[in-house]
Amino acid sequence: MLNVTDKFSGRVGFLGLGIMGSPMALNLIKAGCDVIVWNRTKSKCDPLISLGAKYSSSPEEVAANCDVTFAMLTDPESAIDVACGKNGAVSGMGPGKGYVDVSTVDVATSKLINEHIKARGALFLEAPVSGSKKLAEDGQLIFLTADDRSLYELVSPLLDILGKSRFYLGKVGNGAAMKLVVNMIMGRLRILLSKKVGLDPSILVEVVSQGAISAPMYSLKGPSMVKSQYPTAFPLKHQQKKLMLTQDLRLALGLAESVSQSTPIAAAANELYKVAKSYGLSDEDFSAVIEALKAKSQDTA
Ligand SMILES: NC(=O)C1=CN([C@@H]2O[C@H](COP(=O)(O)OP(=O)(O)OC[C@H]3O[C@@H](n4cnc5c(N)ncnc54)[C@H](OP(=O)(O)O)[C@@H]3O)[C@@H](O)[C@H]2O)C=CC1
Ligand SMILES: O=CCCC(=O)O
Repeated sequence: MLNVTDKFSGRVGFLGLGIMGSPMALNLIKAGCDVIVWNRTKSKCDPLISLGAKYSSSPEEVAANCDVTFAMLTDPESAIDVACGKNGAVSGMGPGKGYVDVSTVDVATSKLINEHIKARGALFLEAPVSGSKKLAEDGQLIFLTADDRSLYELVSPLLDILGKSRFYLGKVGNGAAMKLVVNMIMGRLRILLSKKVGLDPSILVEVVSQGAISAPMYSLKGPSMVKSQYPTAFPLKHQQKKLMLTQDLRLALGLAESVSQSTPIAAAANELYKVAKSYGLSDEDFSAVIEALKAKSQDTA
C-alpha cells in the first residue's frame, strides 16, 4: 500500500525524456530516488542509465515495477498512447500504485487517462508544470495539480525536488485548465513596437524588468529576442501544436469557448503562432513568434 511520509521511499518511474522529462528525471536521480526510465527513442535513456537509473522496455513494465510513475509527453495524443495504448502504463497499474501525468494536455484527455488508471484500482494525479527547460534543470518548476489528494500528499516530496511550488486545485481537469490559461497569457509576449518607433528594444527589456509590470519571461526571453535568436527551451510547435485537439493556445481557446468567454487577444496570438509555423520555425523557441509579427509589420509598412 502507498504510505504518506515526509520522504518518498518507493520506486519512481519516468516516461518521456524530452527537453523537460530528462532534467526532471535527472533531478530525481541526483536526489537519491530509485528511478526507472523509459522513452520511445531509447537512446535518450542512456545518459540517465549511466547516472544510476534503471531501464524498462515499455511503459507497462515501468508502471508494473514502480510505486509511482510520472509521464512527460508532447501532447494529448502521446499522453493517451503511452498511458492507454498497447503495452501502455495502465496495463502495469494496480491497487497501491500511482500515475502522475505532468504533460500539458486538455481537460478531456486528463479525464480519460484518469478513468483508465482508476479502473485498475490505482490513483491518478494530473500535474502539468509552469516553467521551462532551465527551471526544470534547476528544480524550480511550479506544479498545477488536481485529482487524487492522497497521491498528491504522497508525491509532494518528489514535487519538491522538481519544483519550487505546488498547487492542489481539486477535481480532475482543474490542473489542465490552469496550465492552459497560464500559457494563453504567455502567448502574448512581444517587444517589437519599441524598435519601430526608434527605441532600443534591449533598454525596453531592462525598463520593463525593473517596473511594476515586470515578468520573469521578459527578462528570460527578451535579450535573445532582441538579437533574433531563439535557443529552444519550449518549442514553438508545442505552443501551437499540429493536431486540432492538441495545441496549448488552441486548447486554451477551446476552454474559453466552453464557458462563453471572449479571448480576442489570445485568438490573435494564436494566428501569429500559425504564421510562424508556416515560416519553418516550429523547432525554434516559442519566442520566435516575433518573426511573424516582424513580417506582418513589413507587409503593412
Ligand atoms: N519545453 C517547455 O518549456 C515546456 C514544456 N511543457 C510541456 O511538457 C511536455 C513535454 O515537453 P518537452 O519536453 O518540451 O517536449 P519534447 O518534444 O522535448 O519531448 C516530448 C517527449 O514525448 C515523447 N513522445 C512524443 N510522442 C510520443 C509518442 N507518440 N509515443 C511515445 N512518446 C512520445 C518524446 O519521445 P521521443 O524522444 O521518442 O521523441 C519525448 O520524450 C509537453 O506537453 C509540453 O507542452 C510544459 C512546460 C514547459
Ligand atoms: O508550457 C510551456 C511553458 C514555458 C514556460 O513556462 O516558460
